[in-house]
Amino acid sequence: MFIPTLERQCTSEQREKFLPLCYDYRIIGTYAQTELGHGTFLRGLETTAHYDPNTQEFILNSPTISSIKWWPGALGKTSTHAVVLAQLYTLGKCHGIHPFVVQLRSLDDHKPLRGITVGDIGPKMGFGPNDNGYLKLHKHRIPRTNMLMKYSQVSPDGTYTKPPRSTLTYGTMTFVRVLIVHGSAIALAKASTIAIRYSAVRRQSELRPGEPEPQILSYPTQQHKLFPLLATAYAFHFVQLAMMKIYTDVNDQINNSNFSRIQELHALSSGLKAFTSWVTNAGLEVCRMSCGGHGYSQASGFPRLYADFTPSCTYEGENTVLMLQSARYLVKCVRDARSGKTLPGTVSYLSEDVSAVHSGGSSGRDLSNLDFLISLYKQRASNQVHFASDKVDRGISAGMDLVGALNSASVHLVSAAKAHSHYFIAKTFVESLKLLKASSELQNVLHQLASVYVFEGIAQSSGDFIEDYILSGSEAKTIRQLAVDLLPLIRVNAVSLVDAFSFRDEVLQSVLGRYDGNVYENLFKWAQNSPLNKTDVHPSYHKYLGPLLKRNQSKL
Ligand SMILES: CCCCC/C=C\C/C=C\C/C=C\C=C\C(=O)SCCNC(=O)CCNC(=O)[C@H](O)C(C)(C)COP(=O)(O)OP(=O)(O)OC[C@H]1O[C@@H](n2cnc3c(N)ncnc32)[C@H](O)[C@@H]1OP(=O)(O)O
Ligand SMILES: Cc1cc2nc3c(=O)[nH]c(=O)nc-3n(C[C@H](O)[C@H](O)[C@H](O)COP(=O)(O)OP(=O)(O)OC[C@H]3O[C@@H](n4cnc5c(N)ncnc54)[C@H](O)[C@@H]3O)c2cc1C
Repeated sequence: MFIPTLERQCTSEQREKFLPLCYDYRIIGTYAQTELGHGTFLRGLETTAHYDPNTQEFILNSPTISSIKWWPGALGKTSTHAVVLAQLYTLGKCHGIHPFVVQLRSLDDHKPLRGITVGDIGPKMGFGPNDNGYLKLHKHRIPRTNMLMKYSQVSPDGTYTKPPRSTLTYGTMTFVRVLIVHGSAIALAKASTIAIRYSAVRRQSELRPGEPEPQILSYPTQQHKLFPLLATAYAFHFVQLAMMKIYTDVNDQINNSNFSRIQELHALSSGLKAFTSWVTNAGLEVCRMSCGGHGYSQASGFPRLYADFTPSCTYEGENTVLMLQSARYLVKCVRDARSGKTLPGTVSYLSEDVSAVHSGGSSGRDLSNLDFLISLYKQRASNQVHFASDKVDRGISAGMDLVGALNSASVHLVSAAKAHSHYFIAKTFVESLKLLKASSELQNVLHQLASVYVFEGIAQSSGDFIEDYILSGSEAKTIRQLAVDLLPLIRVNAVSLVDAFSFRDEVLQSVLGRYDGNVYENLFKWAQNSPLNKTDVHPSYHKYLGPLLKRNQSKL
């Protein structure tokens, strides 16, 4: 995050000064924004940067215990520098959060500089190798030119020039949220690879007396656990490609001072980061549990995969907060649509009349047709966004201000943002396959994955579709069965579909997910290498167990 911030927020002179040092690893930096007391509420950050025109320096300070920077990755022991986000004060006025490059440690002996107290925040649930750290600033002075001034400036006499958009400071977070969508795709692909390969190796239970124990991958329940998640990994692969394309396009526009799509990008990246990381987080646990006891062993790779992935739901914007950000924009789009404005591509459906006639009993509609089903996802999203938006309007009519009305409707707003994200993902998956140049055999297999993703997505949220009369109960039941009917077809190619991710064993880090399937021998080898097995009799015997046993034996 340190380098992308410099690349996006530096003037050309600052780029020339700082970036070569980063690229050559002559300095190592972190992104120090979160504080003990604030991570989500950026405008509440307390670190200050007061400009001193006499020396043309900024004085950075952590005025309170809650202002200590807390969590930034590699801050504790590794980083020599940080981008520090602080409240900028000049000529007696506060101008809000701005980024500053601060050197933390000497480049000679790596010791913290004067005015810098820095260290590791202590053991965490995961990310063990990462020294997430704390930083307390004691009136630490930095040159004026260390404020990143691409968008806003402080002149030598202290005059402040404001940015074209205050939220341009938030640009790195948007970029990393887009990366996290990719991270979700990768994590779910890894978990699917481990679980499906192991499920092809593991045989368990005797269905009928005398028959060989079946592969657990042959059980419909095991397939129902794993194949929708496999399909989701493929869906997230295509959606992260689409998200990155939109990010790149909008970022190019921003670089040409066209800020027209910055809100749409913020809303989409926020919703997709939250949606994909939540789904992946839950999916990792399903994959682990589908591997039985061995899934709980460190040898499976799941404990580390989960512990390192799960903070994706928190960092870079806590998921609920980001869903609310996305929903806030959707509500605004409903208003714009009602006033006749044209809406941007990813939200244009909110101005369409997607109201459908209740299908009643037997609808005669082709419930296996993906294009038709995507139109139902669209209808669900539109209904939920309009419902939440109407809640906000009713709150305002009842005398609330906008903030109060948004807060009062926030549960529905989160549901609306989730439905919007889900529609975008399902639509992108189906459309991406249409554009894919692939053999008919491959198209057929990928169509099976897209179908099970779309069917299961409706089955797992059938309440949304039935409550709004988008589907009848019997239609929802039919779609649920369509998903189950696909499972044995996907079974045929399941192992090939995870092999296609091409994770090397060294990357997968899983005995259960080994490419050669040689699990049991390697589990035993792995166990023998466990530190506890260095000696047959563990040293603790002589200190504790031995005396205890001998003392009690003497009583026999
Ligand atoms: C290839 C595989 C890679 C896998 C791994 C990938 C990544 C892993 C790497 C890193 C992870 C490790 C480190 C993690 C780092 C961090 O966590 S860094 C810190 C992250 N912190 C946050 O994200 C803070 C979240 N909070 C916020 O963003 C803001 O406080 C919040 C948006 C919630 C509220 O802003 P605020 O100004 O207080 O209130 P408003 O809601 O009124 O917003 C004002 C307007 O600003 C618009 N806006 C907000 N954010 C943005 C944005 N980013 N871009 C554009 N616009 C934004 C918002 O929509 C409002 O606009 P309107 O007034 O409605 O027009
Ligand atoms: C592994 C890891 C690495 C990190 N790396 C970095 C880093 O490199 N740099 C950095 O600056 N930070 C980093 N962070 C910090 C991270 O960005 C914050 O933890 C994150 O932004 C969440 O903020 P918070 O901790 O204040 O949570 P809070 O916002 O306090 O969340 C707590 C609860 O409050 C709820 N909540 C908060 N606001 C609202 C609201 N407006 N409406 C409804 N509910 C709300 C949330 O939904 C959540 O349930 C890292 C964190 C972790 C776990």
